[in-house]
Amino acid sequence: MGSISTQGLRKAFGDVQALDDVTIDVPDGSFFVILGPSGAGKTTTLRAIAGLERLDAGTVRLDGLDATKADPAARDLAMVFQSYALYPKRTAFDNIASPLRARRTPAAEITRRVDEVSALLHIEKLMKRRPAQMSGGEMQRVALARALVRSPRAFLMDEPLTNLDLKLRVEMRTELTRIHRSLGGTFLYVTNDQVEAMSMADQVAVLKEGRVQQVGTPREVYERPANSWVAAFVGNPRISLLPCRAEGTRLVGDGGWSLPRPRTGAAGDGQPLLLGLRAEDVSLDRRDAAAALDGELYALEPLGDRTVVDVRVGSEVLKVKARPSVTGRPGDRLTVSVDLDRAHLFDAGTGLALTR
Ligand SMILES: Nc1ncnc2c1ncn2[C@@H]1O[C@H](COP(=O)(O)OP(=O)(O)OP(=O)(O)O)[C@@H](O)[C@H]1O
Repeated sequence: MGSISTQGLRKAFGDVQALDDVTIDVPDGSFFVILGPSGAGKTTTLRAIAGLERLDAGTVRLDGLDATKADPAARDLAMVFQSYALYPKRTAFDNIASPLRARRTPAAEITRRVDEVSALLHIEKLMKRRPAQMSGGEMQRVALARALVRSPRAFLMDEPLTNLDLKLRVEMRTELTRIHRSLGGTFLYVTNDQVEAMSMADQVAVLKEGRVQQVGTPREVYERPANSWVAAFVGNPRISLLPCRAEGTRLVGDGGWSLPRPRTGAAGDGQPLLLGLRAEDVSLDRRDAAAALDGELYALEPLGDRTVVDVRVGSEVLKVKARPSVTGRPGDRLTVSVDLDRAHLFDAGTGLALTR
């Protein structure tokens, strides 16, 4: 068993409110990701769950039992940090074996477990090497193996892939998902990288300034963001947010453009809104003239498999996903057709999504 839940966690450092009512439910066996920018309170949440941070308020429950005041060791959680924290003088084998030795596990059992976990992480060949004889990626794998060698209640991982180069990071994302499937434990994983969150998580909690903005599957968070901040934080290229207001059956942009009003929730006439359009929900192939915006080419960003075209519409820039072969010069007139069924509307004041 390995469920974790927090209720109303609060923690201030001087006048910085690091955690401001953090409530999350991590189901047993899930891969749960806390996603947020630097300073959002991700590490503090993890440390609070591990018992390394004294809270101002709130409760931590492990498998349903109140563990708020429990000793860190009694919580039976394994942590993996961004820095590998390996013993420099010990071999990979001894590093990985250390949590088992600390628990007086019999030698034969240690060998069996270390062999098993090193096979899982494909690091069998490193067993006799010390950290100074390994690359960063290898050290990170050894650090992961050291956490995974035990069968704790849950694994807490604090941006473990941050120090790896891009290629290794991409590889390790797939590896971690595979390891999670084959081990079947609870993974609570912290990152500021939305691609990591989207590609690995069963569920994501999006955190900003110590507050949970939204919890959901990666798909829910991407397709139905709770507010304009989440919409902008998740997704690459970034969603375009165009200031506008509702006027009768139409949306009228601050820059003078106008579109039919999407079938979204109640917005009063004149209410300041943000129209959120993802790059894949707008197109340069004119399909529906009723929902089209006129603009001019501002910049092209070729990305190999596609090109992102920045189109200036009034005073805003709209990002449009286009074919890789698209060409043009700044200033060229363009018409962007909009898939209104996929458009997002937010209250410009509160940022909250107007639900469909
Ligand atoms: N020991 C501390 N003393 C003072 N302020 C702290 C301490 N630990 C964290 N903070 C502050 O609390 C806030 C949340 O920090 P935290 O490390 O939890 O953020 P984070 O989301 O993990 O960020 P990062 O992605 O940069 O690691 C930040 O403003 C940080 O400066």
